[in-house]
Amino acid sequence: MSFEDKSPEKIIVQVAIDSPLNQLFDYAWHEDFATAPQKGQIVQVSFGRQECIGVVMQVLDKTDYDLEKIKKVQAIAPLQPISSDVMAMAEFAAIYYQRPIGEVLIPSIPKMWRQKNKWELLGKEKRLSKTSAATKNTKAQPGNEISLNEEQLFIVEKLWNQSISKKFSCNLLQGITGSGKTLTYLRWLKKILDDDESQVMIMVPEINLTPQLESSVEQAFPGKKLVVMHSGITDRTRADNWEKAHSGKAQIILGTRMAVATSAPNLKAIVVDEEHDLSYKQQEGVRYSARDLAVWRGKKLNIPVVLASATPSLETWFHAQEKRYEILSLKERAAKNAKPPLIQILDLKQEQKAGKKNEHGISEYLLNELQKNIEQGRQSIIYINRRGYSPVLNCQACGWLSDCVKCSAHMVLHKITEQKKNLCCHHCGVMRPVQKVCPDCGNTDLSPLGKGTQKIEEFLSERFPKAKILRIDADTTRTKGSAESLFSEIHDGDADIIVGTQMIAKGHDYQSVSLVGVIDADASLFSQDFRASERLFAQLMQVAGRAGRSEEAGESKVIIQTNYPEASPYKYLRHADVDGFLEEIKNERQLVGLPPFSYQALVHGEHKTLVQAIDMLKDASQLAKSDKIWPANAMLSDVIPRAMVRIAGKERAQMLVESESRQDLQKSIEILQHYLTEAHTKRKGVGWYIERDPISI
Ligand SMILES: Nc1ncnc2c1ncn2[C@@H]1O[C@H](COP(=O)(O)OP(=O)(O)OP(=O)(O)O)[C@@H](O)[C@H]1O
Ligand SMILES: [Zn+2]
Repeated sequence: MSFEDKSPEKIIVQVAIDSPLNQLFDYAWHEDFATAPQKGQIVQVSFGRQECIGVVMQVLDKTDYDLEKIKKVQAIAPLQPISSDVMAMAEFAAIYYQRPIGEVLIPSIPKMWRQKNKWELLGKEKRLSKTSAATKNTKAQPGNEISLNEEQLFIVEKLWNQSISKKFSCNLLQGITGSGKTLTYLRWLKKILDDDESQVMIMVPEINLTPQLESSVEQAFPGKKLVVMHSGITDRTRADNWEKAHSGKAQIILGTRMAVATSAPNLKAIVVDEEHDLSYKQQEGVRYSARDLAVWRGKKLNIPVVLASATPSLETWFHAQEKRYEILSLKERAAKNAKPPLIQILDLKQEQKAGKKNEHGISEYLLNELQKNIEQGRQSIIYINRRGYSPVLNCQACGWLSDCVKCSAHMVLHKITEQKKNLCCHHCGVMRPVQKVCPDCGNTDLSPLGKGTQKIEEFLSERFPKAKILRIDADTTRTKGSAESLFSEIHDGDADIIVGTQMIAKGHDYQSVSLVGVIDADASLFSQDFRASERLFAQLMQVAGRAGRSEEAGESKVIIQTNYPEASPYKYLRHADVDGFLEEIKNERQLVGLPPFSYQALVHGEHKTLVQAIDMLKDASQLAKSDKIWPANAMLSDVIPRAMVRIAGKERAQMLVESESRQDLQKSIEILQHYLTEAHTKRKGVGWYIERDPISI
């Protein structure tokens, strides 16, 4: 059908709109438009009493609705249609994650492109302010030409051959910490970008925490245009950056999970760095895994995809073992004379028996090692994955605990100034000043139980008064630029001891850290979640990997304190044996049929009262299971309260759907979706959603 020989009023477009209704909406193409409609075009339409933007999904020449009454498309955005691979990916994700296509597609378009009154403004070139970090013309730093080692060269060659063959392949780039994975993939991408038309995408977990990476990416591609896509940039910058990727003007797209849906017409490679990182999973709205979608997109485009990690997720590692992914390994530290640390598992029970002291949970041995390291002018890390001063406040007289009224959690004690302390709930964000007396018994002797980063920082400052101590956690990095400046202090050598949460572990290339102490990791050994030990192992391997990364760091040591030295994550950590650990948990999961040997989805329900939430899921569950087409292969668990029942005043229930067959799981969640919608009409106040491939149960 060509635009010229058809009366324009008869052209109907089906448009996706960001609405909970799971359908497309018909509109007539306006006779005044100079061009014919195309799939992927962003348009303005009126919807109910509002005007909003939508994306053209289909062009038809008829509609089931009354042609006279059908509304016309009001305007077309001054943009090319969204690239066809992104359109296909959105359609796939809508089915896979069971969400309306509009809810998947529209939020992936930057906010300002979703506002018609901004289109004209966006078309104009913006005067660049120094800090706007929009498109950058990257420039090389003199003297930063490092020669790759043999392992790295071999991998670049292999990846380049994949690029030439123009076929899809998924690679697991599994290199020990500090083995130079980044430089390896950057060199491969550089070869691809010799062709000026080509575009590449690099995804990282949290860009604000890795300003270092942004600059090394910039320096790696002199003269190329780089755009960043993450939540820390302004709406305007995001809209401009997206447009530059979408129009092909930018060659490098560097971003967090949201980058995966960036339209890019000439995409030739995708890298997902630290692929095991949980932040690739979106935890609200469409609960997608950006890593999984990246692989899907690579397959659709017939291009190579690289998933890089020192501690791959079991899923990815298993695909590689089964030869569905190619394994590319780096076994040596890359920097000259850099040696991996000696890892010691320190048995606290033995220490106690031997009469060794322990202050605020830090063993005498670790304190002595800290002392020595400071004397040698080297940096140390103390890792404790809990922020705040103390996880809970307690009344010694009656046992009262500082619980949040809206959540099933304790309120955490935070030190605001020397005199002032607050209680804060890390789940709902409620904050209040600490009370002077126990609300239950009036006792004035309230004391903090346990320790967080603030308390450890306080103790270490007293213990090592001359040492410069930095704390890095969500509290000290909240304001813009603060993470960046804290990390530069470390890199400039302005810190002796760094106290921090998992934030300090992520991919940082510290040059002179030679001691890492882990002081309170045991708690997650007892989690109900079957992925807890995998997560703990990865976290500790990653934080251990920050030591001994250069010649400057010298001989380095990691000390992990525990009461359970025989627990399996510690057993394998001792020898930094990633494959051994993954092999063991693979066998465990195979035995009981957990992922990756089965596929899962969680159905969540939430309401002011738990009973309502449970009943609604039960209703849907019964109807679904008794449906003739329910797959025999799909198991639906009982409805149970979530491990953390209350958050922000809502009580939460869940049921798990599981199947060995991906198709059967898909079928069962489609059936559930149907009956949940039905059950919801009876219990309107209950919120519910289906989460595919949940990362915590
Ligand atoms: N061929 C090389 N020669 C010398 N130094 C190198 C080489 N390749 C990489 N390096 C350096 O080694 C250090 C570690 O590299 P990089 O940060 O890429 O490691 P990584 O594998 O990503 O580690 P991690 O998984 O711990 O984040 C960097 O300082 C990098 O500049
Ligand atoms: Zn709360």
